[in-house]
Amino acid sequence: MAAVTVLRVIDLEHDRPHTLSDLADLLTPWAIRVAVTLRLPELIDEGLTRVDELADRVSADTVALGRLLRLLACRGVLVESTTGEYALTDISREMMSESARKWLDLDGAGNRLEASYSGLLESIRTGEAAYPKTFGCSVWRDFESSSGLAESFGAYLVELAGRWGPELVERYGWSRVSKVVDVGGGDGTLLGLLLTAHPAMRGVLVDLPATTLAARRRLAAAGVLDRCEVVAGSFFERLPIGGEVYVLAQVLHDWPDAEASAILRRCVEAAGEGGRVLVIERVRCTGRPGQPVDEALAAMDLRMLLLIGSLERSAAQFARLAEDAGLALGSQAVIGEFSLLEFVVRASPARSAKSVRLSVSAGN
Ligand SMILES: C[S@@+](CC[C@H](N)C(=O)[O-])C[C@H]1O[C@@H](n2cnc3c(N)ncnc32)[C@H](O)[C@@H]1O
Repeated sequence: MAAVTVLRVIDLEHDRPHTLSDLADLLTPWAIRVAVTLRLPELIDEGLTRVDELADRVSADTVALGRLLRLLACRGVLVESTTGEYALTDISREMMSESARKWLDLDGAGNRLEASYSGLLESIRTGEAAYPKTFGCSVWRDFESSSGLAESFGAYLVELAGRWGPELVERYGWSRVSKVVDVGGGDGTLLGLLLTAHPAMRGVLVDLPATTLAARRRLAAAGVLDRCEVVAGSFFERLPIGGEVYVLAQVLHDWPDAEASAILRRCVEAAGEGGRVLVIERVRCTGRPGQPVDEALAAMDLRMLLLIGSLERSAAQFARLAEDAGLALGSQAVIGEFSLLEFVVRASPARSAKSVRLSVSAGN
């Protein structure tokens, strides 16, 4: 085997404190089980060190398998070289042992694993989401049909928005904005913050019906509901017009490129020329071999594949999607672990509307 330059070596004992979220995270155990099931450590040990060779041998989707290997490298189960080759660590050597195989092989007896992750092997082979196959419907349809699920997801979003919302309200030039449309605005946390900080501003929130009920409650509690329109509908349909700014916060990462493009085109169509679209997302680095990789984002990227068939994107990937939809990059800022990408509509609304008809109509 050719000598490789080690990109990441993680000393679990000294470099990585064991936090509760490290220990409670279910993704890595599933990834380890898939690797064991596909006998990846044995294949790497045999000299198949490149993603494409491995994908070929195990009949997997190369890109999806690469995402799996990257996460395993981030977790210290493998090491990835600057040339994109993989090598074993003590942990992956241990995964070749009889007892580990017995315990971790997905086909083996005795494995009882968290239900929504049980389709990861298929996700890795096909590059498609597992959740709808496990539960018979998309994540969003599932959330819509269960108030308990919607509520707990809402609570998670509130906590998350607390990490980027206040800074976004403070740092963006909102004083120029009289009407903002929060597309897929969730339970209204951001809109509540914005309208509270800007008493003359009006807002529109578009989301699925069950979520808009929670949004109404939150906006009423914030005392801003009288300046809001809460629209129960889909962002794959025509959006309300008249906003100077259309916000897409943590929405595009929920969708593969075709659907993400369709959502952007709906924003372009509604905003009209000169209108602005703000994309707030965690933005990953390029993902090329040798580039630094954010461990949490690598985990989220794989989780998005598993649950929705979507992905975390780099700034360049967002810019490409936006450009195709008729947007030009205006400005960029970092807000904690999130990025704010401001795009300006450059295409004519008529062209955008035509594009929408030609692409996806409903993604749920
Ligand atoms: C990850 S959450 C982001 C919520 C909010 N923007 C935030 O950052 O807290 C994605 C949102 O998209 C909404 N959503 C999913 N499919 C939708 C659709 N077809 N039309 C409108 N909203 C949708 C979900 O209900 C959810 O509130």
